[in-house]
Amino acid sequence: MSQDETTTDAPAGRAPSRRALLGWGGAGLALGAVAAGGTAAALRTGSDAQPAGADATSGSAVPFHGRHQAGIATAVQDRLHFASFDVTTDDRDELIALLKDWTKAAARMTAGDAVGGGAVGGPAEAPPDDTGEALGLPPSRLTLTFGVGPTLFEKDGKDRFGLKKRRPEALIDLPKFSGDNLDSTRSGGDLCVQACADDPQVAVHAIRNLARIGFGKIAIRWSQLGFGKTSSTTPDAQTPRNMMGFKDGTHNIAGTDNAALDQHVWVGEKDAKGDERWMAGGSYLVARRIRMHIETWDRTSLKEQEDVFGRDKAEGAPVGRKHERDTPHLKSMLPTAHVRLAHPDSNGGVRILRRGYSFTDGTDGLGRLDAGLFFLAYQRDVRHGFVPLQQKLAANDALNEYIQHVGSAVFAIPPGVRGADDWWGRELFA
Ligand SMILES: C=CC1=C(C)c2cc3[nH]c(cc4nc(cc5[nH]c(cc1n2)c(C)c5CCC(=O)O)C(CCC(=O)O)=C4C)c(C)c3C=C
Ligand SMILES: [Fe+2]
Repeated sequence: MSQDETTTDAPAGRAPSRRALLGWGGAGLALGAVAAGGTAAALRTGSDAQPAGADATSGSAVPFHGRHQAGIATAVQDRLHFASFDVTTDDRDELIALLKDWTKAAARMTAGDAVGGGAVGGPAEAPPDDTGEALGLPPSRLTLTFGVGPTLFEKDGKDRFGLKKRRPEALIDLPKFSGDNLDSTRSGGDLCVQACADDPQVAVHAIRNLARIGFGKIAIRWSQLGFGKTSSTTPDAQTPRNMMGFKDGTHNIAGTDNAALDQHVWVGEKDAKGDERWMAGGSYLVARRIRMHIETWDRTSLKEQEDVFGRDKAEGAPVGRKHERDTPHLKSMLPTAHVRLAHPDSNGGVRILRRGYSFTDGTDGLGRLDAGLFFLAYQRDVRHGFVPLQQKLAANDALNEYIQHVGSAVFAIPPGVRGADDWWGRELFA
């Protein structure tokens, strides 16, 4: 498939787009989103223009272009398909062409349109540009968030794409933490795409089509499906529960809290100097596949479960308090309680934006669920965010008896795509 075939808009009379197939039904959904209170968000154009607090109707589209990539501060969608890719080509120009093609396809899919010339209506002799399983589905708040891993800059001592000097200092190789049992086939990666949507079919379709566009240049290294978001960037909405039955995401950074986002999540102009300038407005992502020993947890008393977190199971209130959002009194919790250890007051003010999902990937052959938390955390600098937090949790957390980290990756997340001529990673390759 040539670049033109994969990226150009459908010519008149060719394939109908997903939006066109939705017809007036789709228009009705969009209007519904506006009428339901999303007016301001719908009229703005940046990806950070639909903050987490904005009304987020599940069928609507999240703007793709903006200063920051969507899918970070954006209100958390219900489903995830996360993919990590190995770059298989050695050719820098081929990689750049792929990123341009990806960006065009991502802009279309997040708007609810089919890739390239669409899934139907094209020449009968050629495979269609789009695989088709999202035809007729609304945009479903699809966001596609793109990142680059440490091995894109240097692998086995080789500066593969002339990017070595551009590697940000904050993009470290994560240290080994106590208790880690990492599977290399579920870890690392040169590139990543986080697809979040309210419909799993829309998220899966997006990753599948990006992988297809990249055939011969990239290969999926590992991927993770997620359901049941385990964090919230919308404090006004009901906090979701994780697979352990506890409310998860109560004290997270809200997508509307610009001061906290600037302080803890976005890479600032001052952070990104010289060869790192391309990261201004971006962020750093740590992904950890954390398996839960669900069967052991399910045999643990309610008292012990609550002690492990330092919050009660029903309301999510901190120990000794009544309501979920009451200020915790950390000293009332056990010294090993997860919340006491992870709270900013125990860590010199460190905060991260959590955006993880539950997973259940069948059973492990020993009759145990392969289930847990696919932990995703965004931060301004991994060295001052995830690393010190995880060092402390790995050493002291009572939760460790019930979990094990089995996959790990870290990615630099470039700033947002500014407009139709911009593309994922443009400033990195400039
Ligand atoms: C290194 C960072 C963290 C890892 C890894 C982690 C794993 C993990 N967490 C839960 C469940 C909960 N976590 C909660 C709070 C919480 N967790 C972290 C960090 C990590 N968690 C932070 C920074 C916080 C916020 C602490 C605070 O400021 O109060 C909670 C309580 C509710 C909430 O605020 O979200 C739960 C529940 C699991 C199950 C897990 C690994 C599987
Ligand atoms: Fe946690």
